[in-house]
Amino acid sequence: MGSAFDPFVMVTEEPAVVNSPPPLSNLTQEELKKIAAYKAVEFVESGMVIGLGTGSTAKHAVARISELLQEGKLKDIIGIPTSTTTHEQAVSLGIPLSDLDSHPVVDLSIDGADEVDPALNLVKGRGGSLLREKMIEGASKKFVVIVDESKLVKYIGGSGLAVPVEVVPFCCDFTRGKLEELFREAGCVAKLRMKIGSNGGDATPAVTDNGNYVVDLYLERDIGDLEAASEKILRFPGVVEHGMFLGMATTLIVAGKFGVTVKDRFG
Ligand SMILES: O=C[C@H](O)[C@H](O)[C@H](O)COP(=O)(O)O
Repeated sequence: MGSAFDPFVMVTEEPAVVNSPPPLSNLTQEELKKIAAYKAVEFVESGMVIGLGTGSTAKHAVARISELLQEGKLKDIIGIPTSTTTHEQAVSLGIPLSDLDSHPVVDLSIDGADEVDPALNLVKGRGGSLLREKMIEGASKKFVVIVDESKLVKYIGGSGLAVPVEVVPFCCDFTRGKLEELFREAGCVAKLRMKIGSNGGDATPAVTDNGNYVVDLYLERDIGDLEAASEKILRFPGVVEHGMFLGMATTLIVAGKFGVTVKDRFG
């Protein structure tokens, strides 16, 4: 990390002098993720129940919440982790934890995303977590999404990377085929996500926190009506949940070379 890095830096407009380099242009993607995460934690208040997201961006928010608790700047926070990985991180940092059974209403969730479209629809789950995230973020009064600018897309699937779907292991190739067929017009290729075997062993299906598998949909073209696509995916009995988070994000924080922007879906 460069010495000039300040995670609190806030620049919301392009520089006045056109020939100057953008203010955050020297920062790495990791530093941009941290800036977005720190900005999101400014929404956290003492006494809140907080959904703790998963991934390389959300981990910075979890660490920052812990720091503020230790400094006494936040008090009485209860974290609801969205994955076993985040659970482990939060436990190691001493953040008090609970779950949706005990705290069915979450004040605020903070999480990263793999893609964000202009309407603040998301793709999530490329890191293997999506079901617990969707349950917890869906139960949240406010859901702040934190990304670096590389995650912005014109349409869902537009990065050319996976739109994940969590499926039950039983006859997963049948379900994979059905999903591929569903989006054939969009040039869909559906692949069962595999995990490289340790010590050179054979690859095996990647298993989620919930004991399920993941089918990744690769789309050549825009699938159009996302709500209709969501309904069709969920209609297959072998599908547990998909990684399109539609209409759920209330706030988007993007860190990019020109600074940090905060976009509110309702404002
Ligand atoms: O499965 C992973 C989660 O949905 C993550 O929130 C998402 O993949 C974004 O992760 P990252 O911040 O590491 O890009």
